[in-house]
Amino acid sequence: MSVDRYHQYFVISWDQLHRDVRSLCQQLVERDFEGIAAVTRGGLIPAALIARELNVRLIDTVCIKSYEHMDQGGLQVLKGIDHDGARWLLVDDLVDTGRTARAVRDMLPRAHFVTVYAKPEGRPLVDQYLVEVPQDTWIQFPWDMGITYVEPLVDQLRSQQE
Ligand SMILES: O=P(O)(O)OC[C@H]1O[C@H](OP(=O)(O)OP(=O)(O)O)[C@H](O)[C@@H]1O
Ligand SMILES: Nc1nc2[nH]cnc2c(=O)[nH]1
Ligand SMILES: [Mg+2]
Repeated sequence: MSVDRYHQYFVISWDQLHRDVRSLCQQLVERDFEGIAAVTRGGLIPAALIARELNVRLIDTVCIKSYEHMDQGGLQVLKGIDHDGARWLLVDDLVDTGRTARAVRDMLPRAHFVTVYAKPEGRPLVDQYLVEVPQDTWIQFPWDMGITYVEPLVDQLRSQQE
């Protein structure tokens, strides 16, 4: 891992992500949202799944660039939204240090802000989340992974011995 503060991985499959988002929706289904704002890019897929469960058709984006893989750089807002978020659901995949969350909260102070995963530092900045993940853990999302061939153990052992 390239950054000192991450010491383990939490790997999430497409199936797990879908189940987690559906569980989060159980806590949102009785609320009435005018629209959903996704924090790009990580919030886009959870936002699409939530929109389907809650039957919301009005979707907007807040476009932010912050991390280059595990390295957090300066936060750049590429596109905002011109209202305060009243009766809107704001969605991101995760909150980690909370820097991104703080920026989007300032832009949409009245939105109901949810993430699927939350680490302790950023957790107080969201209204709701589903799964808590330790601060030293890097969450590996399915869109950043691929299925690859794994050598049988006997062959791995043989090549180590050669
Ligand atoms: O709480 P923080 O420390 O600010 O980190 C959380 C943010 O980091 C990731 O986005 P990233 O900047 O990697 O961009 P992406 O969504 O385009 O992948 C994630 O999707 C959150 O938006
Ligand atoms: N994929 C991913 N992006 C992040 N951005 C900030 N923290 C994380 C994390 O744990 N996983
Ligand atoms: Mg993001």
